[in-house]
Amino acid sequence: MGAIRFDNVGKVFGRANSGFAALEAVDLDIREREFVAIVGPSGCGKTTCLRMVAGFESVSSGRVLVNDRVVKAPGSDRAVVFQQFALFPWKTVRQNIEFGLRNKRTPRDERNELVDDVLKLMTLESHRDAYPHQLSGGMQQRVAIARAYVLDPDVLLMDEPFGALDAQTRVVMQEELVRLARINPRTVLFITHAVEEAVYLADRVAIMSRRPGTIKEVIDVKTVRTSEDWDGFEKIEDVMDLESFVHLRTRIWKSLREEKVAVDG
Ligand SMILES: Nc1ncnc2c1ncn2[C@@H]1O[C@H](COP(=O)(O)OP(=O)(O)OP(=O)(O)O)[C@@H](O)[C@H]1O
Repeated sequence: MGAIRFDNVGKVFGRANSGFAALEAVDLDIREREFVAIVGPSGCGKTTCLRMVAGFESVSSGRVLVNDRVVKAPGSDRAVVFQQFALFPWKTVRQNIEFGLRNKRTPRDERNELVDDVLKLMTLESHRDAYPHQLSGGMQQRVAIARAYVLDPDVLLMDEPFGALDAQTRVVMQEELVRLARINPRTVLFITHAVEEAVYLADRVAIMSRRPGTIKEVIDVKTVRTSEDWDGFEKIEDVMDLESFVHLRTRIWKSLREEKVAVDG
């Protein structure tokens, strides 16, 4: 479960005929349990795409489907992790993680078991009773990811989830996400500005063009990763100098650079 499809999607903000075209003819198919990262110049519409899948934003034309159903509103089959951690400050780590399960009316025993499992998976057990303000940024984002994971959504939507973290914490979280993706693969739509992060995490990287945004190119990372044998739990520093990694990174860079040149030049 969890396939996402953008079918000729357009978005105009403001009035239909005098508004501002943010997206045009966006086509993208994300398979079940596939991890797709979207990169693109600032303002090209990455977040808008993600918000459409989440059901927070309507489409102006075309369709967005999840599991072959047109998205009309938010739903428990999709969970979102934002750059800002958005935890409840008055709730402990455990209560924050438990919140969505309570909303879903999951019975207490099952809820406890699920929360215990995810606390362990995300190595948060020793912080279970802490409040968000007592945690570092990285730890808070780990709680936000745990909170999404515990709901076992078909689709995980991540909008620059590591954008607010310092460089070292960011690397730890990237490795953590690779570990989760290998142990318990989900369908993930991940937005980032960081090309290296996209190549390290994603099965495919979709490159968007500048405004009005469209999918310009999709790069298959997984085939390269599997054939070059870096599809396990490798640390980012162990892969980022490999020729195959550098090649993919450079290819994406060049494609993004063309977009920038198109804007500036
Ligand atoms: N609610 C809105 N009303 C009007 N314009 C909007 C609205 N939301 C987004 N936009 C505009 O649509 C364009 C795409 O925005 P979006 O946030 O999706 O881009 P992005 O690629 O995620 O940008 P960034 O990389 O800078 O976060 C931008 O020009 C933005 O200003």
